[in-house]
Amino acid sequence: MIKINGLSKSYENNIDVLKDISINIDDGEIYGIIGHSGAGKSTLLRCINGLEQYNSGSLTVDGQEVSDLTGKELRVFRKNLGMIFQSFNLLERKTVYENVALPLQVWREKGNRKKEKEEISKRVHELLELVGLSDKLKSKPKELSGGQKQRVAIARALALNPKILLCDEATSALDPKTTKDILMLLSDINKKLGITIVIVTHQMEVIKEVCEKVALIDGGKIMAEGYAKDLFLNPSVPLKKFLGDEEEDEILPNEGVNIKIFFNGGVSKDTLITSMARELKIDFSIVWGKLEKFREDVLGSLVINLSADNKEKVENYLREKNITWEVL
Ligand SMILES: Nc1ncnc2c1ncn2[C@@H]1O[C@H](COP(=O)(O)OP(=O)(O)OP(=O)(O)O)[C@@H](O)[C@H]1O
Repeated sequence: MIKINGLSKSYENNIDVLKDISINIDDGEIYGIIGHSGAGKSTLLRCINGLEQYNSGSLTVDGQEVSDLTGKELRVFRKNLGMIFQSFNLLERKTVYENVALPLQVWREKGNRKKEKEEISKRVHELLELVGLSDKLKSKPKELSGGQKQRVAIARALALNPKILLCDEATSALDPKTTKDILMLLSDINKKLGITIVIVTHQMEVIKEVCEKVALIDGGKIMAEGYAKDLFLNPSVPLKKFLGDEEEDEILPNEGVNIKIFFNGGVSKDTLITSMARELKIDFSIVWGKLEKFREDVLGSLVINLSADNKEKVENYLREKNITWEVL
């Protein structure tokens, strides 16, 4: 488990890049950290893997305070953290096989060289099969597409069986289809190997696609945090700002009553709206709405405007159907 509590960090210029960050990332979770460029996401990721020191607060990984680790301890700790990047960071002069084998060679246990070679070969073949690149063993990175390069980087990051995989804008250089494929691969790896995955991104599609939990970071602070589904269903003001959504209250009619109905995927909006109108025999208009596909569900909310006399009827109806609503 990654536990971050009251963490702050500044670089030499003394400007706080991370301010009082507190989040917990559970084992086996896919956790997204989203924010605009310069928000502090990469810095936070580098604090997690011990590449950056923090000024105050605590950051523990499986109970170990990362800033206390030095020398060999820190190297062993990092072995348990795989990392992938936007720019793939492959060695251009080495083949796919050699790139994936590299961490295994660095960490090999000295002994019988022939056996060692066989073990490395077996592991590299396994890893390349996992990422779907068994046929590219001998290719050089320049002969691969962006998505294939990222697959190689993923195989290399998994070589030493890490418990955690850190992804820094890993899909930002890829087209939407390849992004989706890479995210599916990460999701698969998370399920098959039980690895905790932390994804830093500025792309909301990434969060929507695979993250169970998400933290929105802006100006070095956590502005929203929680289950991705809940945040999409009822986004807070900072998240709306990030998404570029308008504030619905600014465009709502002043007459009558405005009721916001939340759709959490359990009920179809069409069925609810039409059956409510039919069963209650009332008129209302839909004055605002935002519904989005979120994995298998459609999530979001609609605001209806109705006359004050019908408010109670509608509230009773929604209560009966177990629907969440809010009078604006
Ligand atoms: N080594 C450094 N020395 C001084 N300032 C730094 C250093 N690295 C990052 N910063 C500053 O810290 C802030 C956060 O940078 P960081 O790279 O963590 O943001 P980010 O959210 O990952 O953005 P991006 O997606 O553009 O990389 C920025 O203002 C950046 O200029």
